[in-house]
Amino acid sequence: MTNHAYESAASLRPQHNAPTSLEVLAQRLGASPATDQDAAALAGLAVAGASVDSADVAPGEVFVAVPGFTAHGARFCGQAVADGAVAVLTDPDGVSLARQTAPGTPVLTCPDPRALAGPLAAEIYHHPARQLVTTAVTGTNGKTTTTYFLDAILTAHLGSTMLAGTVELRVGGSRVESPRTTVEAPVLHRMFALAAEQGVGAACLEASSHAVVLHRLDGTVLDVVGFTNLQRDHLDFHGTMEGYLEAKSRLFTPEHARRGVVCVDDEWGRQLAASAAVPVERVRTYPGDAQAQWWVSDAVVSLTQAATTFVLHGPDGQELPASCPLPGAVNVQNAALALVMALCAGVPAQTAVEALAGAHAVPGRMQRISQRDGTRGLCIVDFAHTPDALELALQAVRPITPGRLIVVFGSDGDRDQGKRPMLGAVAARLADVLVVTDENPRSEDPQSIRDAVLEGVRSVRPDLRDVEEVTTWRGDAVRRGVELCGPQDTVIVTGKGHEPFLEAGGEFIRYNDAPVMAQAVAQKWPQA
Ligand SMILES: CC(=O)N[C@H]1[C@@H](OP(=O)(O)OP(=O)(O)OC[C@H]2O[C@@H](n3ccc(=O)[nH]c3=O)[C@H](O)[C@@H]2O)O[C@H](CO)[C@@H](O)[C@@H]1O[C@H](C)C(=O)N[C@@H](C)C(=O)N[C@H](CCC(=O)O)C(=O)O
Ligand SMILES: Nc1ncnc2c1ncn2[C@@H]1O[C@H](COP(=O)(O)OP(=O)(O)OP(=O)(O)O)[C@@H](O)[C@H]1O
Repeated sequence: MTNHAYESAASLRPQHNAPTSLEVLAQRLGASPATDQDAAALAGLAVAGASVDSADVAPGEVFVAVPGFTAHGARFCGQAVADGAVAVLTDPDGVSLARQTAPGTPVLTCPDPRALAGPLAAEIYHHPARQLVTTAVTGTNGKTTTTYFLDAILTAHLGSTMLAGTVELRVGGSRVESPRTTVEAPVLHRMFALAAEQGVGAACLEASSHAVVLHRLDGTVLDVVGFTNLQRDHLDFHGTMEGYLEAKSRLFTPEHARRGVVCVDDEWGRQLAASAAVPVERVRTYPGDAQAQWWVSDAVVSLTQAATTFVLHGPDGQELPASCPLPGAVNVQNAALALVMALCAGVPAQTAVEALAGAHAVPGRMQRISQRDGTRGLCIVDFAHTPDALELALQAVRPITPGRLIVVFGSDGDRDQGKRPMLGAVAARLADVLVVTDENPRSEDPQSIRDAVLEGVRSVRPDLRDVEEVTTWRGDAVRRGVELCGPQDTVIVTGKGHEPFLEAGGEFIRYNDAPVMAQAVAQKWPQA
């Protein structure tokens, strides 16, 4: 993993992993020694692990050097070998680089080492995923929330779980912050191995579309995969919405999954369900006439409590009254998907419903920092960072907001520029008071990002009434939002959710909205 600001997942390795002959594995997977000399050096060589990142290598492992978007991994063989790598697998272009940076290390080649990293790791760790009930959730929004709901259910059923997603990498009781939504295949397989070693029963993964395209999920067939929805995002990577859907669809093939559960609330879900190459259950959570075996009725968001209640109807006339701890129609979608995925994974309905009702809050997803209690307003941290997600998040909290709805938000740098004015327009349309700030400017000028957001705001609210811009620091904007919040108001800070860093000017600065908001709340209402 190249994002060194995050903790290393190095601790999430199995304690004992019987080494495997690399020569035998290479033959089985279609990789060859680069030269006769490499063939001789490989004879009898056993490996105990795999990594695609030189910063993440442990002694006795094979370093898979992939051609990257910015660098060739073979440039880093020297560091990998210094940290204990005993062999290198790379593409033909990487061979000479590997020779330069790690002379004397045996080198294997294959046309596409990224595609081989998953199957190779699965073999090296002895297919540990087969000992677990494995699940993965994909979709633009709701992956993290659904994964946490599913994790709560599978924990209730099987005792302990492994979870790998945007917020954290966790195996049983060990956890580290996650550098991205879906980590590289060798990291996943070694987590599976640790989970199997510890007798953990199930794995809940988030599957990003990048991960599918970049082979991070290769090397195992998951028991149940789920799809939430498809909304505008990541077009810089996928080009078009069709390309984006196609990437997600690849998860619903026998190479990756045994069966799927697809929310058919949007047209993309209906297309996916119709074209899936594995058996799928369809779930409809919004009113409509989409054909589905599972559907939701009686969804109610409580005005005072966090819980949302609904009834899930099944194909055999089942009626499951259920509740989940987060507000909004989007969370009915997430909860219903988690329930059906759990049932497909063999969890008894009653266990699933009870565990869902008691699921813990999901970090940075509609996370309530203060409840409305007569003195304090409702203060929430949320991760909505696409126009659709922002719209749904604001709609979710409107019914539980008797006063003004205040939104503190911005937009990302170095990512899909088109969404900036769209986010501004959504906020101006659906919130009463807007505080525009920075999200992760990355290498861009923060002012130009805020200007693009404000352009969208102006398209709906030309006089910029009740619109403030905070140019100093995101924390100041969060504090300003809380300052504006009366007992009947709601302030929702969107865009960064659980994220432990703010990326600006090439730096990862430790920052998280929740503690800043909690401190502002404590200062504003010290007696509450
Ligand atoms: C487009 C994309 O996903 N790129 C990922 C890809 O980058 P890359 O192939 O260009 O890697 P590179 O930097 O050129 O380096 C080439 C190789 O050398 C290795 N290397 C590099 C430097 C070093 O010191 N040592 C070393 O070994 C790298 O690990 C890599 O294997 O492989 C890298 C190594 O695994 C990733 O860090 C990088 O993710 C970047 C950071 C990223 O931002 N990815 C995002 C877009 C992403 O994956 N997002 C999805 C979706 C999130 C969502 O749904 O919102 C996710 O799953 O998180
Ligand atoms: N089913 C849903 N449909 C639309 N929006 C949702 C849904 N579930 C959650 N959201 C909104 O999207 C935000 C992100 O939710 P969540 O983290 O669960 O999704 P995600 O798919 O993991 O996102 P990411 O891949 O960007 O991490 C939430 O904070 C909420 O505002």
